[in-house]
Amino acid sequence: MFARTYYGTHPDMMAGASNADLRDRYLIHDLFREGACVLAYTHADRLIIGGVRVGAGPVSLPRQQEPPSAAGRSLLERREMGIFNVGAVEGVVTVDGTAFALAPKHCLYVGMGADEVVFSGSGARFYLASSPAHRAFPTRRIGLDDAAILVRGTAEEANARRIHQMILPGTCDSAQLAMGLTILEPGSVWNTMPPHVHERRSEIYFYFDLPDVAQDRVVHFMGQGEATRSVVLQDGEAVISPPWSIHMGVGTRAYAFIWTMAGENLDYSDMDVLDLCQLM
Ligand SMILES: O=C[C@H](O)[C@@H](O)CC(=O)C(=O)O
Repeated sequence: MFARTYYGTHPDMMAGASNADLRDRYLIHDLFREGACVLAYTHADRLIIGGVRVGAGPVSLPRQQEPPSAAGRSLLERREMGIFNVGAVEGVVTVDGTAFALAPKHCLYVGMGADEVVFSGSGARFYLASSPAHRAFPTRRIGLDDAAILVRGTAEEANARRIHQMILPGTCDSAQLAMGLTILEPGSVWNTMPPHVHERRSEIYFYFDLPDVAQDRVVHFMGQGEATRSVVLQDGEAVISPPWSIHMGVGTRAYAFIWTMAGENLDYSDMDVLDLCQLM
């Protein structure tokens, strides 16, 4: 059912970890296979991350397979999900018979208890993130225009960007899932500068919209502030940030990324910002 399971890690495990170890533990790749819904399971606040590339026909969200008591039931029986159109063409997500057309970069929140989720639209690409939920909130579409927007950074610092808060209190209610989309201005390349940690939530960054998918890269920084490490990502890849890890990146050119958080609270401002002089 899951292409990969990612286990939790201790900060001490960063010491001596090779780049291959870091990629194995934190990098989520190969999410987009034509006609398939690829899912990865992480023990980071039990987030499920997925990708869908629609081919000739519609693609369904898989149903639970384990344990036997849950087999055949909806994956969202006790979960909620955010779905973003991360492709270039409009796509459609149908939830229990209701079709939601999603333009590129628009999002759908799917509440706990939804039974059938079907993706359609030839060539459409969707990014999915799901966390456990304790309560059903209404399924709804959130356009980029519906988001609360934080304008951050400057061109001089090469980090001018717009943070679109899409699944967060005030824009869309959820049980614990928080998601948004940050778009860098042309010429700006640094995100989440200065970086922060939030002990009470895990976070996953998914990078996309790199201008040249063959050549452009994002160098993503992780680890504790005093012992930073880096992972190089391509377009369409995601990286897990444990609650003890910073998460910031620099691209070879401007790009966009989707941030997903889950954990103890939905307070976006619950973060400890590091001074750049603390980074080592
Ligand atoms: O916890 C918040 C997340 O890391 C992002 O919203 C930060 C971000 O998009 C940015 O500053 O560029």
